[in-house]
Amino acid sequence: MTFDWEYAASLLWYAPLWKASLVVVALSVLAWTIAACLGFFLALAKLSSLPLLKLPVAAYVWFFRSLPLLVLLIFVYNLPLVMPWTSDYLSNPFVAGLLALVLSETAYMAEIHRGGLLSVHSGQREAGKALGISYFGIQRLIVVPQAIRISLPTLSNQFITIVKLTSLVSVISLAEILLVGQRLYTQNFKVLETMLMVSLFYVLIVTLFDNALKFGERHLDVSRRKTHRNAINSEQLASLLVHQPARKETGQDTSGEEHVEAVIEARGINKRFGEMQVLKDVSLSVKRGETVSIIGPSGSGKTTFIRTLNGLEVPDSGRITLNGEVFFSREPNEPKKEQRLPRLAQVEKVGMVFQQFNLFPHRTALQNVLLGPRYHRRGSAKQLELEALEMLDKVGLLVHAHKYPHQLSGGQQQRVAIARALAMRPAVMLFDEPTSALDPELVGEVLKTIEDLAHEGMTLIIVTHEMQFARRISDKIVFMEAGSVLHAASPHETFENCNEPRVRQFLQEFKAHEPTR
Ligand SMILES: Nc1ncnc2c1ncn2[C@@H]1O[C@H](COP(=O)(O)OP(=O)(O)OP(=O)(O)O)[C@@H](O)[C@H]1O
Repeated sequence: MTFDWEYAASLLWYAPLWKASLVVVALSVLAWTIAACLGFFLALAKLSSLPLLKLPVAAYVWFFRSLPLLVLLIFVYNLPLVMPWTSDYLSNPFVAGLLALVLSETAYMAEIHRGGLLSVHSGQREAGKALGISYFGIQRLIVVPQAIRISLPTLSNQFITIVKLTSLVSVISLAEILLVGQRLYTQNFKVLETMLMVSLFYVLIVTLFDNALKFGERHLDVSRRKTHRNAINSEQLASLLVHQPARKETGQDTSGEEHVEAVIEARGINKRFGEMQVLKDVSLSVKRGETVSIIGPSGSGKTTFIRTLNGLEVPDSGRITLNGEVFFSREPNEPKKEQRLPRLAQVEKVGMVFQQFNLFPHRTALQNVLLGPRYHRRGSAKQLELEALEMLDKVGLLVHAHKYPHQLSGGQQQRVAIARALAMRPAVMLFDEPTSALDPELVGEVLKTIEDLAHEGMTLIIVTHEMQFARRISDKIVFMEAGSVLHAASPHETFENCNEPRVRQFLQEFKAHEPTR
Protein backbone atom coordinates (compact mmCIF):
# COMPACT_ATOMS: atom_id res chain seq x y z
CA MET A 1 0.00 0.00 0.00
CA THR A 2 1.54 3.35 -1.03
CA PHE A 3 1.02 6.82 0.39
CA ASP A 4 -1.58 8.62 -1.78
CA TRP A 5 -0.04 12.09 -2.20
CA GLU A 6 -2.63 13.14 -4.73
CA TYR A 7 -5.49 12.41 -2.31
CA ALA A 8 -3.66 14.17 0.54
CA ALA A 9 -3.11 17.30 -1.60
CA SER A 10 -6.77 17.30 -2.69
CA LEU A 11 -7.80 17.76 0.97
CA LEU A 12 -6.30 21.26 0.82
CA TRP A 13 -9.36 22.25 -1.21
CA TYR A 14 -11.83 20.15 0.75
CA ALA A 15 -14.48 22.64 1.93
CA PRO A 16 -15.65 20.76 5.11
CA LEU A 17 -12.05 20.89 6.44
CA TRP A 18 -11.93 24.69 5.97
CA LYS A 19 -15.36 24.99 7.60
CA ALA A 20 -14.14 22.84 10.50
CA SER A 21 -11.06 25.10 10.78
CA LEU A 22 -13.35 28.08 11.24
CA VAL A 23 -15.17 26.17 14.00
CA VAL A 24 -11.84 25.47 15.72
CA VAL A 25 -10.77 29.12 15.43
CA ALA A 26 -14.11 30.42 16.73
CA LEU A 27 -14.16 27.93 19.60
CA SER A 28 -10.54 28.65 20.57
CA VAL A 29 -10.79 32.44 20.35
CA LEU A 30 -14.04 32.54 22.32
CA ALA A 31 -12.85 30.08 24.98
CA TRP A 32 -9.48 31.87 25.35
CA THR A 33 -11.01 35.35 25.55
CA ILE A 34 -13.80 34.45 28.00
CA ALA A 35 -11.51 32.32 30.18
CA ALA A 36 -8.77 35.00 30.18
CA CYS A 37 -11.28 37.64 31.37
CA LEU A 38 -12.98 35.43 33.98
CA GLY A 39 -9.63 34.08 35.12
CA PHE A 40 -8.43 37.60 35.80
CA PHE A 41 -11.29 38.30 38.21
CA LEU A 42 -10.75 34.93 39.88
CA ALA A 43 -7.05 35.75 40.29
CA LEU A 44 -7.94 39.06 41.96
CA ALA A 45 -10.37 37.24 44.25
CA LYS A 46 -7.78 34.56 45.09
CA LEU A 47 -5.27 37.25 46.02
CA SER A 48 -7.79 39.07 48.18
CA SER A 49 -7.49 38.90 51.95
CA LEU A 50 -11.20 38.07 52.30
CA PRO A 51 -11.72 34.32 52.92
CA LEU A 52 -15.24 34.61 51.48
CA LEU A 53 -13.70 35.51 48.13
CA LYS A 54 -10.52 33.49 48.08
CA LEU A 55 -11.72 30.14 49.41
CA PRO A 56 -14.45 29.46 46.78
CA VAL A 57 -12.01 30.50 44.04
CA ALA A 58 -9.29 28.23 45.43
CA ALA A 59 -11.83 25.35 45.44
CA TYR A 60 -12.87 26.14 41.84
CA VAL A 61 -9.27 26.20 40.60
CA TRP A 62 -8.42 22.99 42.44
CA PHE A 63 -11.51 21.14 41.13
CA PHE A 64 -11.44 22.17 37.46
CA ARG A 65 -7.67 21.72 37.14
CA SER A 66 -8.03 18.19 38.49
CA LEU A 67 -10.84 17.24 36.09
CA PRO A 68 -9.87 15.84 32.64
CA LEU A 69 -11.44 17.94 29.87
CA LEU A 70 -12.86 14.85 28.19
CA VAL A 71 -14.84 13.93 31.32
CA LEU A 72 -16.05 17.53 31.66
CA LEU A 73 -17.13 17.62 27.99
CA ILE A 74 -19.21 14.45 28.28
CA PHE A 75 -20.69 15.66 31.56
CA VAL A 76 -21.69 19.09 30.18
CA TYR A 77 -23.10 17.65 26.94
CA ASN A 78 -25.24 15.21 28.89
CA LEU A 79 -26.37 17.68 31.54
CA PRO A 80 -29.82 18.08 29.88
CA LEU A 81 -30.58 14.48 30.96
CA VAL A 82 -30.84 15.66 34.57
CA MET A 83 -31.55 19.34 33.92
CA PRO A 84 -33.90 19.40 30.93
CA TRP A 85 -34.07 23.23 30.92
CA THR A 86 -30.43 23.31 29.79
CA SER A 87 -31.18 21.37 26.60
CA ASP A 88 -32.01 24.55 24.65
CA TYR A 89 -28.31 25.50 24.90
CA LEU A 90 -26.31 22.38 25.67
CA SER A 91 -27.79 20.17 22.95
CA ASN A 92 -25.73 22.39 20.61
CA PRO A 93 -22.25 20.76 20.65
CA PHE A 94 -20.55 24.12 20.00
CA VAL A 95 -22.13 25.68 23.09
CA ALA A 96 -21.49 22.57 25.22
CA GLY A 97 -17.86 22.44 24.02
CA LEU A 98 -17.37 26.14 24.66
CA LEU A 99 -18.82 25.87 28.17
CA ALA A 100 -16.61 22.90 29.08
CA LEU A 101 -13.50 24.62 27.68
CA VAL A 102 -14.29 27.88 29.50
CA LEU A 103 -14.92 26.09 32.82
CA SER A 104 -11.65 24.23 32.58
CA GLU A 105 -9.48 27.00 31.08
CA THR A 106 -10.67 29.68 33.54
CA ALA A 107 -9.00 27.68 36.31
CA TYR A 108 -5.66 27.70 34.43
CA MET A 109 -6.00 31.34 33.39
CA ALA A 110 -6.68 32.37 37.01
CA GLU A 111 -3.34 30.85 38.00
CA ILE A 112 -1.52 32.50 35.09
CA HIS A 113 -2.97 35.91 35.99
CA ARG A 114 -2.21 35.35 39.66
CA GLY A 115 1.44 34.82 38.74
CA GLY A 116 1.40 38.03 36.68
CA LEU A 117 -0.25 40.04 39.44
CA LEU A 118 2.14 38.71 42.07
CA SER A 119 5.14 39.65 39.99
CA VAL A 120 4.20 43.35 39.99
CA HIS A 121 6.38 44.79 42.74
CA SER A 122 4.51 46.06 45.82
CA GLY A 123 6.33 49.39 45.36
CA GLN A 124 4.18 49.98 42.26
CA ARG A 125 0.97 49.84 44.29
CA GLU A 126 2.53 52.04 46.97
CA ALA A 127 3.52 54.64 44.37
CA GLY A 128 -0.11 54.63 43.16
CA LYS A 129 -1.41 54.97 46.72
CA ALA A 130 0.98 57.83 47.37
CA LEU A 131 -0.59 59.65 44.41
CA GLY A 132 -4.00 59.26 46.07
CA ILE A 133 -5.22 56.78 43.43
CA SER A 134 -7.99 54.40 44.55
CA TYR A 135 -7.63 50.59 44.69
CA PHE A 136 -9.44 50.14 41.37
CA GLY A 137 -7.49 52.98 39.76
CA ILE A 138 -4.22 51.34 40.82
CA GLN A 139 -5.34 48.02 39.35
CA ARG A 140 -6.45 49.59 36.06
CA LEU A 141 -3.62 52.03 35.48
CA ILE A 142 -0.64 50.44 37.16
CA VAL A 143 -0.99 46.76 38.06
CA VAL A 144 -3.05 45.24 35.23
CA PRO A 145 -1.01 46.64 32.30
CA GLN A 146 2.19 45.34 33.90
CA ALA A 147 0.67 42.00 34.95
CA ILE A 148 -0.74 41.39 31.45
CA ARG A 149 2.64 42.14 29.88
CA ILE A 150 4.29 39.63 32.22
CA SER A 151 1.69 36.90 31.71
CA LEU A 152 1.13 37.39 27.97
CA PRO A 153 3.70 34.77 26.85
CA THR A 154 2.02 32.17 29.08
CA LEU A 155 -1.44 33.31 27.98
CA SER A 156 -0.35 32.94 24.33
CA ASN A 157 0.91 29.47 25.07
CA GLN A 158 -2.44 28.63 26.63
CA PHE A 159 -4.15 29.64 23.37
CA ILE A 160 -2.14 27.02 21.54
CA THR A 161 -3.12 24.45 24.16
CA ILE A 162 -6.80 25.38 23.66
CA VAL A 163 -6.55 25.00 19.86
CA LYS A 164 -5.25 21.46 20.36
CA LEU A 165 -7.80 20.69 23.07
CA THR A 166 -10.64 21.52 20.67
CA SER A 167 -9.91 18.18 18.99
CA LEU A 168 -11.45 16.52 22.08
CA VAL A 169 -14.76 18.21 21.29
CA SER A 170 -15.14 15.64 18.49
CA VAL A 171 -16.44 13.22 21.19
CA ILE A 172 -19.64 15.27 21.40
CA SER A 173 -20.00 15.28 17.59
CA LEU A 174 -18.92 18.84 16.91
CA ALA A 175 -17.74 19.00 13.31
CA GLU A 176 -14.24 20.26 14.06
CA ILE A 177 -11.11 19.29 12.12
CA LEU A 178 -10.46 15.90 13.73
CA LEU A 179 -14.06 14.71 13.37
CA VAL A 180 -14.14 15.69 9.67
CA GLY A 181 -10.89 13.73 9.19
CA GLN A 182 -12.24 10.70 11.09
CA ARG A 183 -15.37 10.65 8.94
CA LEU A 184 -13.18 10.69 5.83
CA TYR A 185 -10.81 7.86 6.75
CA THR A 186 -13.61 5.58 8.01
CA GLN A 187 -14.95 5.75 4.43
CA ASN A 188 -11.71 5.55 2.39
CA PHE A 189 -9.27 3.95 4.90
CA LYS A 190 -6.58 6.50 3.93
CA VAL A 191 -5.78 7.10 7.60
CA LEU A 192 -2.21 8.44 7.28
CA GLU A 193 -2.97 10.76 4.35
CA THR A 194 -6.07 12.18 6.08
CA MET A 195 -4.34 12.62 9.48
CA LEU A 196 -1.37 14.30 7.79
CA MET A 197 -3.69 16.93 6.35
CA VAL A 198 -5.63 17.22 9.64
CA SER A 199 -2.29 17.94 11.35
CA LEU A 200 -1.44 20.50 8.69
CA PHE A 201 -4.66 22.41 9.36
CA TYR A 202 -3.91 22.51 13.12
CA VAL A 203 -0.32 23.62 12.49
CA LEU A 204 -1.61 26.36 10.18
CA ILE A 205 -4.01 27.75 12.78
CA VAL A 206 -1.44 27.57 15.60
CA THR A 207 1.25 29.26 13.47
CA LEU A 208 -1.09 32.07 12.45
CA PHE A 209 -2.23 32.88 15.97
CA ASP A 210 1.19 32.31 17.53
CA ASN A 211 2.62 35.02 15.28
CA ALA A 212 -0.28 37.39 15.99
CA LEU A 213 0.15 36.95 19.74
CA LYS A 214 3.93 37.35 19.49
CA PHE A 215 3.30 40.62 17.67
CA GLY A 216 1.09 41.67 20.61
CA GLU A 217 3.85 40.69 23.06
CA ARG A 218 6.42 42.72 21.15
CA HIS A 219 4.05 45.68 21.04
CA LEU A 220 3.59 45.63 24.83
CA ASP A 221 7.28 45.16 25.59
CA VAL A 222 8.46 48.69 26.41
CA SER A 223 12.08 47.53 26.67
CA ARG A 224 12.10 47.23 22.86
CA ARG A 225 10.67 50.68 22.29
CA LYS A 226 12.72 53.54 21.00
CA THR A 227 12.00 57.17 21.80
CA HIS A 228 10.71 58.48 18.49
CA ARG A 229 9.04 61.66 19.70
CA ASN A 230 11.19 64.74 19.80
CA ALA A 231 11.37 66.35 23.22
CA ILE A 232 10.82 70.08 23.39
CA ASN A 233 13.45 72.31 24.96
CA SER A 234 13.12 74.79 27.82
CA GLU A 235 12.68 77.82 25.52
CA GLN A 236 9.88 76.15 23.57
CA LEU A 237 8.21 75.17 26.85
CA ALA A 238 8.53 78.71 28.22
CA SER A 239 6.78 80.14 25.16
CA LEU A 240 3.97 77.57 25.49
CA LEU A 241 3.53 78.31 29.19
CA VAL A 242 3.10 82.05 28.54
CA HIS A 243 -0.34 81.38 27.09
CA GLN A 244 -1.50 79.15 29.94
CA PRO A 245 -4.04 80.31 32.56
CA ALA A 246 -2.67 80.73 36.09
CA ARG A 247 -2.31 77.36 37.81
CA LYS A 248 -4.52 76.28 40.68
CA GLU A 249 -2.31 75.33 43.64
CA THR A 250 -4.24 72.29 44.75
CA GLY A 251 -2.12 70.64 47.41
CA GLN A 252 -0.59 73.73 48.88
CA ASP A 253 -2.36 76.51 50.74
CA THR A 254 -6.03 76.64 50.11
CA SER A 255 -8.21 79.53 51.12
CA GLY A 256 -8.78 79.90 54.81
CA GLU A 257 -5.72 77.86 55.76
CA GLU A 258 -3.31 80.79 56.00
CA HIS A 259 -3.54 80.83 59.77
CA VAL A 260 -2.34 77.21 60.07
CA GLU A 261 1.30 77.29 61.18
CA ALA A 262 2.12 73.59 61.03
CA VAL A 263 1.59 72.01 57.62
CA ILE A 264 1.84 68.56 59.11
CA GLU A 265 1.68 67.55 62.73
CA ALA A 266 1.98 64.08 64.21
CA ARG A 267 1.23 63.45 67.89
CA GLY A 268 1.84 60.29 69.90
CA ILE A 269 2.25 57.92 66.93
CA ASN A 270 2.53 54.27 67.95
CA LYS A 271 3.01 51.35 65.59
CA ARG A 272 3.69 47.71 66.21
CA PHE A 273 4.59 44.95 63.74
CA GLY A 274 3.61 41.74 65.52
CA GLU A 275 5.40 41.73 68.86
CA MET A 276 7.75 44.53 67.88
CA GLN A 277 6.90 48.08 68.91
CA VAL A 278 8.45 50.00 65.98
CA LEU A 279 7.16 53.51 66.82
CA LYS A 280 6.80 54.66 70.43
CA ASP A 281 4.86 57.83 70.97
CA VAL A 282 6.56 59.70 68.11
CA SER A 283 5.62 63.35 67.63
CA LEU A 284 6.72 65.85 65.01
CA SER A 285 5.48 69.23 63.87
CA VAL A 286 6.64 70.75 60.59
CA LYS A 287 5.92 74.36 59.70
CA ARG A 288 5.27 75.66 56.22
CA GLY A 289 8.52 75.99 54.25
CA GLU A 290 10.54 74.06 56.85
CA THR A 291 13.00 71.28 55.98
CA VAL A 292 13.21 68.54 58.58
CA SER A 293 15.71 65.69 58.29
CA ILE A 294 15.18 62.48 60.20
CA ILE A 295 18.38 60.62 61.00
CA GLY A 296 19.22 57.64 63.16
CA PRO A 297 20.56 54.10 63.10
CA SER A 298 19.18 51.43 60.81
CA GLY A 299 15.95 49.91 62.08
CA SER A 300 15.10 52.86 64.33
CA GLY A 301 11.71 53.40 62.67
CA LYS A 302 12.45 56.41 60.42
CA THR A 303 10.91 54.94 57.27
CA THR A 304 7.93 53.51 59.13
CA PHE A 305 7.29 56.93 60.66
CA ILE A 306 7.25 58.91 57.41
CA ARG A 307 5.12 56.22 55.80
CA THR A 308 2.48 56.90 58.46
CA LEU A 309 2.42 60.54 57.30
CA ASN A 310 0.90 59.64 53.93
CA GLY A 311 -1.13 56.62 54.96
CA LEU A 312 1.18 53.90 53.61
CA GLU A 313 1.38 52.61 57.19
CA VAL A 314 -1.62 52.98 59.44
CA PRO A 315 -0.56 53.76 63.04
CA ASP A 316 -2.05 51.79 65.93
CA SER A 317 -2.73 55.05 67.71
CA GLY A 318 -1.93 58.74 67.49
CA ARG A 319 -3.12 61.77 65.60
CA ILE A 320 -1.90 63.31 62.35
CA THR A 321 -3.17 66.62 61.02
CA LEU A 322 -2.49 68.12 57.62
CA ASN A 323 -3.08 71.84 57.12
CA GLY A 324 -5.05 71.73 60.37
CA GLU A 325 -7.40 68.97 59.14
CA VAL A 326 -7.35 65.58 60.83
CA PHE A 327 -5.67 63.08 58.56
CA PHE A 328 -5.65 60.20 61.03
CA SER A 329 -6.73 59.84 64.64
CA ARG A 330 -7.05 56.89 66.99
CA GLU A 331 -6.91 56.84 70.77
CA PRO A 332 -4.41 54.38 72.33
CA ASN A 333 -7.08 52.14 73.82
CA GLU A 334 -9.58 52.37 70.98
CA PRO A 335 -10.55 48.93 69.63
CA LYS A 336 -9.01 48.22 66.22
CA LYS A 337 -12.11 46.59 64.79
CA GLU A 338 -12.93 49.57 62.64
CA GLN A 339 -10.36 50.11 59.90
CA ARG A 340 -9.42 53.77 59.88
CA LEU A 341 -7.58 54.78 56.76
CA PRO A 342 -6.59 58.31 55.83
CA ARG A 343 -8.79 59.90 53.19
CA LEU A 344 -7.44 59.76 49.63
CA ALA A 345 -8.15 63.47 49.16
CA GLN A 346 -5.66 64.20 51.94
CA VAL A 347 -3.10 61.67 50.75
CA GLU A 348 -2.98 63.67 47.50
CA LYS A 349 -1.53 66.60 49.44
CA VAL A 350 1.47 64.59 50.63
CA GLY A 351 4.12 63.88 47.99
CA MET A 352 6.30 60.83 48.50
CA VAL A 353 9.65 59.94 46.95
CA PHE A 354 10.76 56.37 47.56
CA GLN A 355 14.20 54.88 48.02
CA GLN A 356 13.65 52.57 45.02
CA PHE A 357 12.03 55.33 42.84
CA ASN A 358 9.00 53.11 42.07
CA LEU A 359 8.51 54.66 38.65
CA PHE A 360 5.90 52.94 36.49
CA PRO A 361 8.04 51.01 33.98
CA HIS A 362 5.32 50.86 31.31
CA ARG A 363 5.01 54.65 31.14
CA THR A 364 7.41 57.30 29.87
CA ALA A 365 8.84 59.93 32.21
CA LEU A 366 6.14 62.35 31.05
CA GLN A 367 3.37 59.77 31.51
CA ASN A 368 4.68 58.99 35.00
CA VAL A 369 4.46 62.65 35.94
CA LEU A 370 1.04 63.04 34.30
CA LEU A 371 -0.62 60.02 35.88
CA GLY A 372 -1.63 61.57 39.23
CA PRO A 373 -2.90 64.95 37.96
CA ARG A 374 -4.75 63.25 35.08
CA TYR A 375 -6.37 60.70 37.39
CA HIS A 376 -7.54 63.49 39.71
CA ARG A 377 -8.67 65.61 36.74
CA ARG A 378 -6.65 68.60 37.80
CA GLY A 379 -7.13 70.43 34.48
CA SER A 380 -7.46 70.06 30.71
CA ALA A 381 -5.24 67.50 28.96
CA LYS A 382 -3.15 70.24 27.31
CA GLN A 383 -2.73 72.22 30.52
CA LEU A 384 -1.72 69.12 32.50
CA GLU A 385 0.81 68.09 29.86
CA LEU A 386 2.42 71.52 29.93
CA GLU A 387 2.54 71.45 33.72
CA ALA A 388 4.10 67.99 33.67
CA LEU A 389 6.71 69.19 31.18
CA GLU A 390 7.35 72.15 33.45
CA MET A 391 7.99 69.76 36.36
CA LEU A 392 10.40 67.73 34.25
CA ASP A 393 12.14 70.97 33.27
CA LYS A 394 12.42 71.88 36.94
CA VAL A 395 14.32 68.66 37.67
CA GLY A 396 16.42 69.10 34.49
CA LEU A 397 14.88 66.24 32.52
CA LEU A 398 12.76 67.93 29.88
CA VAL A 399 14.79 66.39 27.05
CA HIS A 400 14.14 62.94 28.49
CA ALA A 401 10.34 63.41 28.72
CA HIS A 402 9.56 60.61 26.24
CA LYS A 403 11.99 58.04 27.60
CA TYR A 404 10.92 55.01 29.58
CA PRO A 405 12.40 54.50 33.07
CA HIS A 406 14.74 51.74 31.85
CA GLN A 407 16.26 54.25 29.41
CA LEU A 408 17.26 56.60 32.27
CA SER A 409 20.07 56.46 34.86
CA GLY A 410 19.20 55.87 38.53
CA GLY A 411 19.68 59.56 39.34
CA GLN A 412 17.47 60.59 36.43
CA GLN A 413 14.80 58.09 37.50
CA GLN A 414 14.80 59.52 41.01
CA ARG A 415 14.45 63.04 39.61
CA VAL A 416 11.45 61.89 37.53
CA ALA A 417 10.01 60.46 40.76
CA ILE A 418 10.49 63.87 42.40
CA ALA A 419 8.76 65.57 39.43
CA ARG A 420 5.92 63.03 39.67
CA ALA A 421 5.33 63.85 43.34
CA LEU A 422 5.65 67.62 42.71
CA ALA A 423 3.10 67.47 39.88
CA MET A 424 0.41 66.81 42.50
CA ARG A 425 1.23 70.24 44.03
CA PRO A 426 1.64 68.69 47.48
CA ALA A 427 1.61 70.65 50.73
CA VAL A 428 4.58 68.62 51.96
CA MET A 429 7.11 66.33 50.31
CA LEU A 430 8.38 63.19 52.03
CA PHE A 431 11.69 61.66 50.96
CA ASP A 432 12.51 58.16 52.15
CA GLU A 433 16.28 57.78 51.80
CA PRO A 434 16.12 59.17 48.24
CA THR A 435 19.77 58.49 47.43
CA SER A 436 20.36 55.14 49.15
CA ALA A 437 19.73 53.10 45.99
CA LEU A 438 22.02 55.24 43.82
CA ASP A 439 25.61 54.81 42.70
CA PRO A 440 27.79 57.38 44.54
CA GLU A 441 28.37 59.49 41.39
CA LEU A 442 24.59 59.92 40.91
CA VAL A 443 23.80 61.02 44.46
CA GLY A 444 24.83 64.66 43.93
CA GLU A 445 22.27 65.43 41.19
CA VAL A 446 19.37 64.17 43.35
CA LEU A 447 20.57 66.04 46.45
CA LYS A 448 20.90 69.21 44.36
CA THR A 449 17.27 68.86 43.18
CA ILE A 450 16.06 68.45 46.78
CA GLU A 451 18.20 71.36 47.92
CA ASP A 452 16.64 73.58 45.22
CA LEU A 453 13.19 72.64 46.52
CA ALA A 454 14.22 73.57 50.07
CA HIS A 455 15.44 76.97 48.84
CA GLU A 456 12.16 77.53 47.01
CA GLY A 457 10.32 77.17 50.34
CA MET A 458 8.77 73.73 49.81
CA THR A 459 7.98 71.90 53.07
CA LEU A 460 10.23 68.83 53.19
CA ILE A 461 10.64 65.85 55.50
CA ILE A 462 13.67 63.77 54.55
CA VAL A 463 14.83 60.46 55.96
CA THR A 464 18.50 60.40 55.12
CA HIS A 465 21.93 59.04 55.92
CA GLU A 466 23.57 62.01 54.09
CA MET A 467 24.68 63.92 57.19
CA GLN A 468 26.47 66.83 55.48
CA PHE A 469 23.49 67.36 53.23
CA ALA A 470 21.06 67.23 56.18
CA ARG A 471 23.18 69.68 58.09
CA ARG A 472 23.33 72.10 55.15
CA ILE A 473 19.68 72.26 54.16
CA SER A 474 17.67 71.42 57.29
CA ASP A 475 15.90 73.74 59.67
CA LYS A 476 15.54 70.89 62.13
CA ILE A 477 17.23 67.53 62.64
CA VAL A 478 15.29 64.74 64.32
CA PHE A 479 17.26 61.80 65.70
CA MET A 480 15.36 58.55 66.13
CA GLU A 481 16.43 55.45 67.98
CA ALA A 482 14.51 52.27 68.79
CA GLY A 483 11.23 53.79 67.63
CA SER A 484 11.47 57.01 69.68
CA VAL A 485 12.59 60.56 68.98
CA LEU A 486 15.70 60.99 71.12
CA HIS A 487 16.61 64.48 70.00
CA ALA A 488 15.11 67.24 67.82
CA ALA A 489 16.98 70.50 67.32
CA SER A 490 18.59 72.83 64.79
CA PRO A 491 21.54 71.50 62.74
CA HIS A 492 23.89 73.72 64.72
CA GLU A 493 22.70 72.33 68.06
CA THR A 494 22.76 68.80 66.71
CA PHE A 495 26.15 68.81 65.00
CA GLU A 496 28.09 71.27 67.17
CA ASN A 497 26.48 71.41 70.54
CA CYS A 498 24.58 68.24 71.29
CA ASN A 499 24.30 67.09 74.90
CA GLU A 500 22.88 63.73 73.96
CA PRO A 501 25.78 61.22 74.07
CA ARG A 502 24.04 58.73 71.76
CA VAL A 503 23.59 61.37 69.04
CA ARG A 504 27.22 62.47 69.36
CA GLN A 505 28.42 58.88 69.09
CA PHE A 506 26.22 58.24 66.03
CA LEU A 507 27.48 61.38 64.27
CA GLN A 508 31.10 60.56 65.06
CA GLU A 509 30.72 57.10 63.58
CA PHE A 510 29.26 58.68 60.46
CA LYS A 511 31.94 61.35 60.16
CA ALA A 512 34.58 58.67 59.79
CA HIS A 513 32.87 57.20 56.69
CA GLU A 514 30.79 59.87 54.95
CA PRO A 515 32.12 61.55 51.78
CA THR A 516 31.77 65.35 51.67
CA ARG A 517 28.82 66.46 49.51
N1 LIG B 1 6.12 45.58 57.16
C1 LIG B 1 6.88 45.25 58.21
N2 LIG B 1 6.64 44.13 58.90
C2 LIG B 1 7.38 43.78 59.97
N3 LIG B 1 8.40 44.53 60.44
C3 LIG B 1 8.70 45.67 59.81
C4 LIG B 1 7.95 46.10 58.65
N4 LIG B 1 8.47 47.27 58.22
C5 LIG B 1 9.49 47.56 59.07
N5 LIG B 1 9.63 46.61 60.01
C6 LIG B 1 10.59 46.60 61.10
O1 LIG B 1 10.46 47.82 61.78
C7 LIG B 1 11.73 48.29 62.21
C8 LIG B 1 11.92 49.71 61.71
O2 LIG B 1 12.06 49.67 60.30
P1 LIG B 1 12.27 50.99 59.45
O3 LIG B 1 12.41 50.60 58.04
O4 LIG B 1 11.23 51.97 59.78
O5 LIG B 1 13.66 51.50 60.02
P2 LIG B 1 14.65 52.61 59.45
O6 LIG B 1 15.06 53.42 60.61
O7 LIG B 1 14.00 53.34 58.33
O8 LIG B 1 15.84 51.73 58.93
P3 LIG B 1 16.82 51.97 57.67
O9 LIG B 1 17.61 53.20 57.97
O10 LIG B 1 17.67 50.75 57.64
O11 LIG B 1 15.94 52.10 56.46
C9 LIG B 1 12.77 47.33 61.67
O12 LIG B 1 13.14 46.45 62.71
C10 LIG B 1 12.02 46.56 60.60
O13 LIG B 1 12.49 45.25 60.50
